[in-house]
Amino acid sequence: MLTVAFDRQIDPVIELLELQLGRLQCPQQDSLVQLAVAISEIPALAWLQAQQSFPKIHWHSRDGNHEVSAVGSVDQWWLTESQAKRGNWQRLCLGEVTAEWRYYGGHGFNPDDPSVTAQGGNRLHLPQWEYRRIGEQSCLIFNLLLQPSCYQQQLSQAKQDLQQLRAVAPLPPQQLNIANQQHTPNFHDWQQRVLELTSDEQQARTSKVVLCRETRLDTEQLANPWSLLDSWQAQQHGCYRFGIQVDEQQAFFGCSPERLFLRKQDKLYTEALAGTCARGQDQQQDHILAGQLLMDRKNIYENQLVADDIEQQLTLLASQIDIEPEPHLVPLAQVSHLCRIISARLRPDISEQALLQALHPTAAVGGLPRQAAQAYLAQHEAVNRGWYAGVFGMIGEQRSEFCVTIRSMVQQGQQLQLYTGAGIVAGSEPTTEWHELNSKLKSAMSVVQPA
Ligand SMILES: C=C(O[C@@H]1C=C(C(=O)O)C=C[C@H]1O)C(=O)O
Ligand SMILES: [Mg+2]
Repeated sequence: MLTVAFDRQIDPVIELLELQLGRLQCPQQDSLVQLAVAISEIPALAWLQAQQSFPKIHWHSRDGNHEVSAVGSVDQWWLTESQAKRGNWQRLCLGEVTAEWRYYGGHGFNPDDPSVTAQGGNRLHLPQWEYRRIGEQSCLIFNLLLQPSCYQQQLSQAKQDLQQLRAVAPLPPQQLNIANQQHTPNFHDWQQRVLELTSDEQQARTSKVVLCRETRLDTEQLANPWSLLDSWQAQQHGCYRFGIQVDEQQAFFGCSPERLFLRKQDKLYTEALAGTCARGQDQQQDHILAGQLLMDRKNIYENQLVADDIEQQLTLLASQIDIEPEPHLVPLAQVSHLCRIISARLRPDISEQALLQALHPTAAVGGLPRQAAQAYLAQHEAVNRGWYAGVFGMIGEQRSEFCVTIRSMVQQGQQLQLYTGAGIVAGSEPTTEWHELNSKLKSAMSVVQPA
């Protein structure tokens, strides 16, 4: 099979796709037609930025093996809808490459938050264009949903759409001036909430509630989300990278360390990621802080509650659950976390929707007991979380994976909203938890305002 060089030269790729389309004959039934060309690896974010239509979606798995930039949406899968109808179309693969179908996207903390629906979320998109890299193999895919009754019209539209492909262009450099910065809640209100949550009375109702803070930045320039994400990923190793842009003004993106789940057939991989300390200024201090975190009762308890919650949620769905007995350390650029790997063997016929419903929101971003913690947040939290602490990822034929959308920001024109949260449990102190928010915020701030 031929791999086509693809960078600034795209005519050969368009010609190949046109040839493939030329082979199409009117199908007898609704069909998903896939044109695909094996191409050389390209800078996925720079390619995405250069394309003309929306939504634009980016997804990069934590292990670095799956990278995707996707443009347009030929089908949308609302996450409340049943999975059964997917794949009911006839599949026609006209290229030499056959790639599994995949839908990309996610939902907000509240899976039917209308503000997230307006920002392209609460559903997954089957993209029109997809650049997909798995390991060292890259391909460009063009998806087309065809109904026999509108065949001619759809075919000529597809021919036009093929001309929309753009070559890779350099990402615009970012230099943002921040005119204004504001935290909600402020420290005073945060302190009140933490004291209330750690009181005996409230502890009897909720042993853990994850509170969040929104940091609003007004910028003097319009930020480019893909340029920001590109510099963000360069310093966050071992993180997911995700983003969705619905027009020139609105985007949501981030670099998250946290997996909601990876599913391969009946194997499920998830984790309890909770408990945090800042990275040290030098190696020695870093070593001391890490050692303290691994022994710290409050942080171990914070992590334990998440592991217990996930185990309980999985009991009905899994025939076997394995949980790492002791948390291990996950060092990131600005903070370290405690993590326990959880794996499970799923019972037959468990859908991705069932997994999303069971696992989200884990006690790493919601609280425990889940309902009581969510009710507390709905009543008392000062900001609408929107996309923050929701899920983002993909569902494919063979594999599906979602991260938890922490370490993320929303762009609304010249305003950026950065979100950070911290788990409040017995033993939490307002000042320490506020400092934890500040440490977590450094991840996003380092790209908005590089040192
Ligand atoms: C809620 C966030 O992070 C979560 C809370 C943590 C904690 O409180 O220790 C650690 C990791 C995440 O599970 C966030 O980064 O916004
Ligand atoms: Mg914490």
